Amino acid sequence: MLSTLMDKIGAHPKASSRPEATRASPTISTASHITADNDAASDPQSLSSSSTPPTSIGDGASISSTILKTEAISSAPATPAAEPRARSRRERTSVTTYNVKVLTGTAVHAPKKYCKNPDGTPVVYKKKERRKTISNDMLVGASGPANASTDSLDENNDRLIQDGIDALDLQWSVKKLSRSKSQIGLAGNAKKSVKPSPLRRSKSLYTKSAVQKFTNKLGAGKKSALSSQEDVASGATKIKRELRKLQDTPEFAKIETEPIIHEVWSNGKLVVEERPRKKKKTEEPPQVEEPKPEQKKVNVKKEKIWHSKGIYAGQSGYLDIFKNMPKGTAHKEDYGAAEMKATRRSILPLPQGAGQRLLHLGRDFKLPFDVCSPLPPGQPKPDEWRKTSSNRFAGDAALSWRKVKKDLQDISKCVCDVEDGCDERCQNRTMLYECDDNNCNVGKAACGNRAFDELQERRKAGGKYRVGVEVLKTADRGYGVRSNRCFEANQIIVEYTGEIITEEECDRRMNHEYKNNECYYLMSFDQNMILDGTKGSIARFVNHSCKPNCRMVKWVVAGKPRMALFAGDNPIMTGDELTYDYNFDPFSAKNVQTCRCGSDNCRGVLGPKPKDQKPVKEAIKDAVKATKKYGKRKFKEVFGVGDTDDSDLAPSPKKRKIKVPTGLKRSQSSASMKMVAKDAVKSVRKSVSSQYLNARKVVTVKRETVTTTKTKTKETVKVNSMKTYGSRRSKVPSRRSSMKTMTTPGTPEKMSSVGKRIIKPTSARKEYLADTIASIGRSGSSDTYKSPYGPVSAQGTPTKKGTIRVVHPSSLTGDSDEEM
Ligand SMILES: C[S@@+](CC[C@H](N)C(=O)[O-])C[C@H]1O[C@@H](n2cnc3c(N)ncnc32)[C@H](O)[C@@H]1O
Repeated sequence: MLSTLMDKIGAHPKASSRPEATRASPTISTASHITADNDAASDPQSLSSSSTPPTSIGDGASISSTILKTEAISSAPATPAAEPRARSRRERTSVTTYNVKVLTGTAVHAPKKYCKNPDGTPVVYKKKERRKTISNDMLVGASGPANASTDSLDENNDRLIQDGIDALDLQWSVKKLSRSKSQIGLAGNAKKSVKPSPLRRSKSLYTKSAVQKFTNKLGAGKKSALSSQEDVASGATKIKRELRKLQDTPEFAKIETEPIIHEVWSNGKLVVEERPRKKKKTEEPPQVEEPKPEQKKVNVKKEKIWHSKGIYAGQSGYLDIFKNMPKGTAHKEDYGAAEMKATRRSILPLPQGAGQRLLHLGRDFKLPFDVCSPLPPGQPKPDEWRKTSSNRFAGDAALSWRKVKKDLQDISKCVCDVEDGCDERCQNRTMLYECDDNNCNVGKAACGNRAFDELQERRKAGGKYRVGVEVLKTADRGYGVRSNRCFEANQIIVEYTGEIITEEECDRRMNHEYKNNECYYLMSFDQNMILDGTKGSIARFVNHSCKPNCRMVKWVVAGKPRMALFAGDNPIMTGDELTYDYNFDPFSAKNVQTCRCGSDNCRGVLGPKPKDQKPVKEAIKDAVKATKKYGKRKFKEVFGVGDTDDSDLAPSPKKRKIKVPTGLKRSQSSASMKMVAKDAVKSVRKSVSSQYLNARKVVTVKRETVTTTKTKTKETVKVNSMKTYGSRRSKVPSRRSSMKTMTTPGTPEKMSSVGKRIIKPTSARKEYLADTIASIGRSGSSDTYKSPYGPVSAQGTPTKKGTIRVVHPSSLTGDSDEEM
């Protein structure tokens, strides 16, 4: 029988080999299972020969259904099967995709041309007739009349239904099952099957029990969802799927999210409890949100990174010349498109761009640093001092001052040519007399010997650059003076003005007013007078240097001595500190002040080096020797000092050939050796005695200061030196002679007294000066030299160095503002 069936099935070999046909076979086999179950089960051969090997839960049914199908076909070959509403879908588990047509039973298992009737004739379909497939229901229905008893039929039905349900996988309807046409269709008449039958009733019962089973199976854990049998039967699958999605929702779990409001009745009234208000957001502690890093725009066009160094540097081809430009200096609108284009094309834009930018922007003009440069504002300033622009007599100095006769001044007149003017060869210049309208031969326009006049005009015009000097604070020497402009060599810079005081007055001030001072502004002046710059000009702040760039020179201007600071042999540059050699006379090596000028040839002290100072005996010897050697007259002639007799100072033609002694050359800058010969012996002798006194005093003072602190000792030592000096000086019977020795040789006093002005510029004088200048030029020394006509500088400019003196205090009183 199986072979027959197989033969019949094999009538459609292609169809059987197709999966559709394979899947269709179980539907056919459902009915055949009733008849062929045993056979099939007992005949494994038949199983093996089956077109679809049993692979799933319905394998048994499949086998039997195959048999049944063939039987059914054989029994009712021409009967088209009733509409297969419920089809077995056992294979669904193994099928990855769904075929709707197959599931709905509308699938054509094979092309029409292969569909043939059992007799081999091709199936002719009517117009709207669909190809029918055989369903389980049909077979189940058909199994009724074909088989024996009703009970067995029910059992079979029940089992089949159970199997069918298992296989149908939720897409199964009980209602439809109850109205299944297949049950009726199996009887051979579809219309008849509509009528209720005992079979139907029993079937529904069985169905119900089966459904109950199924419901229990499905509804495990979801009982609430599947409340009624009907619902389960109609939409079990849908509910299941939807519920799956809703499983996580509170509605599904029947969780009330709304707050429960308790109804409270009070006095027959419903008191509605207010819902708890939500806390205001402001009450919540402010959550500090971490600033999210700003995400860069992704759509920003990525720029190429260009080389910034090397030969390919700057080849981006674009230079933003307006970058970093100050606002308002340039506008892109001002800049032509062509230029912009050009900048874009530039390959190495830095030089071009930089030049372009510079041209476009311009630049402020700046003076060269060495032209004029004042100190920045806010500099430390010295304590206010009384400034005087001209010398004044103080005390009884005016009484002692000997005035130069006017007629004598007028007689002295330079012999310069108008063409050459008053140059270095001017007689007045060599004698440190300033030309004026009375003594100049060429007039103001051509005269070059009017330094003080020039200085006065500068000061009159005003302006800090015309004055050209300003006070600066030095690191270790107190205040100083610097230039804020340039000065030519030998140009007058600033006048040293102050009070002209007598020696007695100077002593008094030192003992009282200045006894605690560390800095002294006392300059040996003229006619044995002292120029006290404590009340004076800014020149008082000019410091000492062993390698100075200036000179302090005393000139006679309109018959009056005046001191001024002149530039040295080299020009002064802006910002240079102005210094000159003090020729400091400490009167004792023990009382010298340490020099901090910092020059390479610094002597270490403000005065001459102690080792350079000859012992007192030697100094006396030298002085006596010199006196003996040259004789009194010769000595006077050489130094131009001596008696006031004019004839004494009359230059002898021979004198010009006299060479200056080497010792004097060297010692010119030394205050101790500036003593005038005649007085020198006296003063040296007195110095000797005073030094001995001084030494004793120093010892005494030192003993006194031993117990003081270190710092105090330092101070004391410094002050001591002054005190000692003062004490020493106070014991000197007469300082007048000593003071005289400090007076610069060839001072106007002497010069005027010797009637130097009367001396006519002879050719011999000029020759002498020329020779002296030449010799100085050869020696290359910038030291000043003594000539019969006064000191001569390396340039031939006569110079008379003022001497800073340290004088001991003495009790003198009296002040006078009488102008000199
Ligand atoms: C005429 S005053 C010069 C101005 C002084 N620096 C001031 O601050 O007023 C002279 C004094 O300045 C000091 N001084 C000047 N030049 C110096 C130097 N090269 N080394 C050390 N002290 C100096 C000394 O104390 C000296 O007594």
